[in-house]
Amino acid sequence: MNFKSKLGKAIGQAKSTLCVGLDPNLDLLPNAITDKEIPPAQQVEQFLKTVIDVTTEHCAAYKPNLGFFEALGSEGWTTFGKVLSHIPNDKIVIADAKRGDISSTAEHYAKAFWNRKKIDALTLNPLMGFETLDPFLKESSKGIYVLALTSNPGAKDILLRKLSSGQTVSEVIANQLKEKQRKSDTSIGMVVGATKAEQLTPVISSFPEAPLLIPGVGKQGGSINALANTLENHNGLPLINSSRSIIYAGNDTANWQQDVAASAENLKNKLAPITQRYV
Ligand SMILES: O=C(O)c1cc(=O)[nH]c(=O)n1[C@@H]1O[C@H](COP(=O)(O)O)[C@@H](O)[C@H]1O
Repeated sequence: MNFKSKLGKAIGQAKSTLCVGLDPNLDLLPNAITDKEIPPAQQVEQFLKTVIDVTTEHCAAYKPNLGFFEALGSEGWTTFGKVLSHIPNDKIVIADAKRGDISSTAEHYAKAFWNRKKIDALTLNPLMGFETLDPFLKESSKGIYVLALTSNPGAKDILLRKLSSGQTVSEVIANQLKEKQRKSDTSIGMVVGATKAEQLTPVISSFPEAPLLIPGVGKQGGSINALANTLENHNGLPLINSSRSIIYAGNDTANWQQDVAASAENLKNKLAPITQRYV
């Protein structure tokens, strides 16, 4: 099945555009997990497997961020693999690694991620130029999400800069990705921040059929109403990610699992005005 079909199916089955971000920070794990005398990597594994179990009915996708796994040292990739295998097969799995390098290196990144069957998509950084994406564009069952207008304050340093053409760098990226998609069977999508809803229109309208990965709601304060307005005329399927506001919703309580589930359900419901346009 190609990536876009699987994405549409995942959103349709869960009736949700929610993507749960798996960002395991050892300092924020629930007390009920850290109280156990087991090594950190095992704490992360237990924590995330439970998070997956209690959120799965509310989301279409999971986005493990590699930084948090790599910080666990040599155990990190093993834990990443164990967490991946716990994710139900009908969910979209986006490895958030933000890779981007010269082609001979990128080929190895592509191998590292695409060899893992469970990974459907990968985040990529286009700063080194658009040919660096090519090694990732050889598999129709996979998708890439390329940083186009990020959620952080520093998006203004480069991405929101206006060029002499009058376009921002973000718009140039969107236009180039649209061109690339015409020649590729691998799905090309964009990462756009919910915190930038007001500035998103020219970016997403440059590539209206792009699947979107949208972080920035929850702890970063992006407005769902503003996002819903901005997405009104967008054709590509969106996934709206939240990490901390869901997975750490219950870290001080004995029944932390219920708080995590409730937080995911609550965000799924808040996203309903967006989701209902696509299901
Ligand atoms: O590529 C990303 O997912 C990403 C892009 C971006 O512009 N902003 C952004 O926050 N992210 C990631 O999305 C997640 C957001 O986490 P929360 O702020 O806890 O919801 C983190 O894993 C970030 O690395």
